[in-house]
Amino acid sequence: MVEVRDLRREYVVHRRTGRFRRERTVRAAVDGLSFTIGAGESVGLIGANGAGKSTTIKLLTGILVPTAGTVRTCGLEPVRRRRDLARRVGVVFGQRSQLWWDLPLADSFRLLGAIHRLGPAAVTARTAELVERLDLADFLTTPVRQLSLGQRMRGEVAAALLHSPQLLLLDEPTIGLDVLSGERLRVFLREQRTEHGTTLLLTTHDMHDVQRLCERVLVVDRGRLAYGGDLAGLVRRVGARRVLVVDLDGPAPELRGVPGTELLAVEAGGARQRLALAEGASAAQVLAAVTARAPVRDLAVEEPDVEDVVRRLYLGAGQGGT
Ligand SMILES: Nc1ncnc2c1ncn2[C@@H]1O[C@H](COP(=O)(O)OP(=O)(O)OP(=O)(O)O)[C@@H](O)[C@H]1O
Repeated sequence: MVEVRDLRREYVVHRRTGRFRRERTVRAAVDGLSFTIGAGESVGLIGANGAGKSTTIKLLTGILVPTAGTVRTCGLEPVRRRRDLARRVGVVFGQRSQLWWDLPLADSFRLLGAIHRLGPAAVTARTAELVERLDLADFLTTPVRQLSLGQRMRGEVAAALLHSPQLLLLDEPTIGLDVLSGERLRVFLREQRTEHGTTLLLTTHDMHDVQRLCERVLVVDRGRLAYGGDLAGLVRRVGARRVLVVDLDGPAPELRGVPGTELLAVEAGGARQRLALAEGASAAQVLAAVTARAPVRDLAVEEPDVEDVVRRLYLGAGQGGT
């Protein structure tokens, strides 16, 4: 579905170095990237800010021209076959809307149906399915600019899927969404994949996206592939730890030395403390040990954060792994 070989994309940056002087520098945002994604797979492209994820997605869709290397998306060369590719691929950019700002979603869907030459009956049937599954009925006739972020994102995803593409590319699909909206979108995307066999490739900084949606992750570091494999393997490699956030009844002594944990942070005078859980640590035993020391009001377990996982991966990479 996606084949990338030795892909490179440079940007030319001009910097003022004096009153009349400008320095021209060439920077590679994608620097020798190779990977393949099979039909029906669900893959997360992750990495720190500026690692080259969005540039990669743009190269896959033909928005950007590679400086070197090859890309095949759905068997096509994206830049030369952009129009054919548009029929097979759906794209969602979380930070940018692809909808007509002044039109309601219903009109956007009709226009997109015409662009994709779907035929009125097909547009009606597919719209009905997406409206039901993404719960769009309440705001289908509201202009897009009046929608909340969560409503708009559901609209964006519906628009990208209207023509039932084989491949859906999502750049930060859940950015800025509240917990519930993010989760609903993930459930929907999983269903799309199971029901229609849609291949998913998404960039994200959200560990929940990776955990719930991606069977494989590609970690990009400064335009290069730093890891390709499943999330469990990545977490094992970097030793990323879940974090137990404990809210106590009031300021309390530091919870140091609780077996199976490491104290990471003490906030609000000790009323909130963050403990990293060692791999294999029993949350129940840890909780019992914490409760024996101070009355617990509330607690939550946070999954490792993507940035943290990536940072630890680089630290590890410097010591001989990748
Ligand atoms: N149009 C551009 N001109 C010059 N440099 C650019 C341009 N677009 C991106 N870059 C640079 O290329 C590198 C990769 O950018 P890219 O947007 O692909 O990263 P990213 O992994 O998607 O980051 P983020 O997680 O912050 O979205 C960065 O150093 C960025 O500054």
